[in-house]
Amino acid sequence: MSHSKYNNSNNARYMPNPIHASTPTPTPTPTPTSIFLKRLSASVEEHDGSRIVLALDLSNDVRVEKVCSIIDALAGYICSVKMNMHLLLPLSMDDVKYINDRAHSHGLQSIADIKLNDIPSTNKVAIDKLAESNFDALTINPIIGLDALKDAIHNAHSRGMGAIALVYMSHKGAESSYGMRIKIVHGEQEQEEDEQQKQQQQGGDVQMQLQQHSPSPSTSIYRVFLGWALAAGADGIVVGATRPEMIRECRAYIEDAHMHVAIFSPGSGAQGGDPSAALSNGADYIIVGRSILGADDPVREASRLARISSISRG
Ligand SMILES: O=c1ccn([C@@H]2O[C@H](COP(=O)(O)O)[C@@H](O)[C@H]2O)c(=O)[nH]1
Repeated sequence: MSHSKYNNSNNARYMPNPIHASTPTPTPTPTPTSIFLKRLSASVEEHDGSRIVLALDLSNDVRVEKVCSIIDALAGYICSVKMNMHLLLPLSMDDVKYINDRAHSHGLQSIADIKLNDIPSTNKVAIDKLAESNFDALTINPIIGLDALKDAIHNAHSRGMGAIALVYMSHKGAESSYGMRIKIVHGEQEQEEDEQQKQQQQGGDVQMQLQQHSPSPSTSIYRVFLGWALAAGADGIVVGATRPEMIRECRAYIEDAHMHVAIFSPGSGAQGGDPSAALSNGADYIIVGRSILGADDPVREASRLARISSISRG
């Protein structure tokens, strides 16, 4: 398949990497666009092409009326709102549902950015509660493992919600975990390596044995998360706008897999990322909080970003 502007074949940093062979491979047939992504696209259409997801990150004075007045004022320039602990901790479920209903009244989607990260039975309860609060999608941390990720995404879909998996977070220092290099070991090789370790501890001559083995494939954790997100049927992934080269790599991989998975990029403005660069490297949606909410004129700033997002994606 030829891959539009995101193809990374000229980019020395991008190469088919071993982890993709060792994680479940996504099916090569194009997947249909998910129900959540269809709703989100409809919202983009309805809001003049804006691909801005507004992070409702209020710190002080967290009142439902205040949140709703922000939504009312900015609804024309965004396609979705997003709530995280800023609102979910201080407010009640009824309050949150009321806010979601207000967002829906403007044709907006609403994402619960909870970065779900627990055992499957607890995850299911959380997803049920979010669905009862009328959220359209939630974020999930793939560190829970492929099976738990599949389970959570299945539960979200069965409640009509989309699921967005973290692949590479935006904040400074995220590279210490998401960029961590890891070595993949499987089955027999794993046992052999355990054995080598034991012998090493017992003072055995392991050097000889190590030389007999070809090196294990190594990769970075974010690539594992990307492979898992696609294999588990995620509707979207989060890749920080602070890391345009990662966005480009993820976009190329998604296109290679013939899948419809949206890239959500937080981290522009206050965290230093450039929304235009994120979009031109393959992001579909830009998540913005402080640079709109903290602006002297939030409507003007939202309108400016909305224009950038509609032009950059075309
Ligand atoms: O990697 C991530 C994942 C989530 N976020 C969230 O997005 C917004 C960004 O807010 P700004 O004020 O525009 O920096 C916020 O709600 C984060 O919790 C993220 O920044 N990075």
